[in-house]
Amino acid sequence: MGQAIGDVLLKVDNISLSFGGVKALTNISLDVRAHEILSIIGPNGAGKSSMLNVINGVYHPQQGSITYKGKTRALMRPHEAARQGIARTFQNIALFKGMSVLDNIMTGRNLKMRSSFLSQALYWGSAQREEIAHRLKVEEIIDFLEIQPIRKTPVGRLPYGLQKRVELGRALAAEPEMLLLDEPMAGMNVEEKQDMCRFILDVNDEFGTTIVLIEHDMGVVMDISHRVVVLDYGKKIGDGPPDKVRNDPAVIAAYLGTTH
Ligand SMILES: Nc1ncnc2c1ncn2[C@@H]1O[C@H](COP(=O)(O)OP(=O)(O)OP(=O)(O)O)[C@@H](O)[C@H]1O
Repeated sequence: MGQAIGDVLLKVDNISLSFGGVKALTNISLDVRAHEILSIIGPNGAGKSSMLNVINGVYHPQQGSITYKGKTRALMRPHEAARQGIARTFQNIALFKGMSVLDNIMTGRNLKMRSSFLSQALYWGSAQREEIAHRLKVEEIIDFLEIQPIRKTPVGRLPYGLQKRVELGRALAAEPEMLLLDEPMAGMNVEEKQDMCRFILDVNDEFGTTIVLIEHDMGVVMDISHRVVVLDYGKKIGDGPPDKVRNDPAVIAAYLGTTH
């Protein structure tokens, strides 16, 4: 696999999160290293999505802290996470269905666009140059994801697997340092899963992007991850390379007790 694993990029320290009486996460600590592909697995309701939501500032834990690139914080808002280079896709596709593939991916450039309406009016030339640069970046992503033939198609008309690929494209448009993927393969057929795996590996390899993903397909997880963290009932019960986690009795027991 591509770029060498680097230093710790994200440090999660003793995070606890509850909703009323429900403890979604209890004392979770984990590290994510630069250029790593880390999978978070666990039975339904284990706290996987909550963990991603804490990392990108959607949920605010009652306890613990997050250190990203050396900066520790107890509280962060999603737009701050995005500004710091964390992009995310969702379990349910969150695209503008009536808009074209190209325009949807362009929305991922929002944070990178500096010129306001006023500066566009005053400095038309520079705003236009900026727009061209953004379009070039988006075209690069479209080439990378091999979706040139559908660039003008409204997203709502595409099969599910391609919509997921467009969603990945929009996240990539932000040129993130860290990418959070919430079940990127859910609902896909075998061929679509293979394609998505290849793109995830290529993103990691070619752009060096650090990837944290939640996935239920164990074959996929064991294939593409450098490391796997296992949650069960909001607690961390495993953390290590795929081979180690696969043979861990506590992990096996957690999975045998569920439908996964
Ligand atoms: N916004 C919320 N309000 C109340 N409870 C919540 C909320 N989000 C998550 N929970 C609860 O926290 C626990 C962990 O949920 P979470 O969605 O993080 O699990 P998960 O591992 O992602 O599950 P799945 O695999 O089913 O997506 C569950 O008991 C869930 O009901």
